[in-house]
Amino acid sequence: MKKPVVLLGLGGHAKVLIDVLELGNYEIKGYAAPSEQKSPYTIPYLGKDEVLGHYDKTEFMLINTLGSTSNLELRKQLFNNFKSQGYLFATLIHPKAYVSNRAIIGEGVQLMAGAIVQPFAVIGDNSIINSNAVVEHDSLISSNCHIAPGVTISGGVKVGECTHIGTGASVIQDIQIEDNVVVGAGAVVIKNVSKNKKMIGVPAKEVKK
Ligand SMILES: CC(=O)SCCNC(=O)CCNC(=O)[C@H](O)C(C)(C)COP(=O)(O)OP(=O)(O)OC[C@H]1O[C@@H](n2cnc3c(N)ncnc32)[C@H](O)[C@@H]1OP(=O)(O)O
Repeated sequence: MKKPVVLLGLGGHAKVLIDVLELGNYEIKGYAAPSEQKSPYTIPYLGKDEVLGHYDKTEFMLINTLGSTSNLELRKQLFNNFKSQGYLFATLIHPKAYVSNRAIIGEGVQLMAGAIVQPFAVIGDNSIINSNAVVEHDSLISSNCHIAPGVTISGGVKVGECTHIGTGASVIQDIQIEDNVVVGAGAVVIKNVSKNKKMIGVPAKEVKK
């Protein structure tokens, strides 16, 4: 039996996650957020994050619904904060994602429709592999990353923590991208990237943050 889930937030990324949850027949108990959200759903608002302390944490799993367009710090903080209190995050895989049996998928990872994760790839905790993104063989996506829709990560690539690879970007084989990097939408990364850089264009070049 799957445990029911509680959503942390109810923004745009939550909408896509709710589809995955419904396809997986999860019961959604409600959502926690700083305030009640206007939404097209009838999912109950439970209260601010602290309200979860009133429930037995072994009886449900959490879903981190914070997406990102570049900065992953909040998503990471939310995950680490609840993990340090002993909560479990559900790992969600859309039924139309493909994941090799030889890939390793961490806790709280979200693989959206059309995502492909090939053999010996590793996806770290709390990372998103968004719609139609490809992570090729032997690649590492570290924790708290967002691989946005339509991205191609070629074989043997290493991506550091808290890195955002923007919509439709490509990374050629065997590249190393360090922590806290932002790769702009549509960029093509052909050289290693050191930490905290923002890269745009074809081929990708650094722009100051
Ligand atoms: C389901 C979902 O929706 S998931 C969300 C997915 N979204 C993404 O992945 C978005 C990724 N983000 C981007 O591509 C952003 O444009 C960033 C992070 C690269 C830059 O954002 P900002 O720092 O706010 O830069 P800003 O918009 O001010 O642009 C600065 C300059 O860079 C240019 N620029 C910005 N993004 C890009 C890009 N992807 N490629 C080429 N040039 C770009 C701008 O045209 C501007 O040029 P100018 O100074 O000559 O006018």
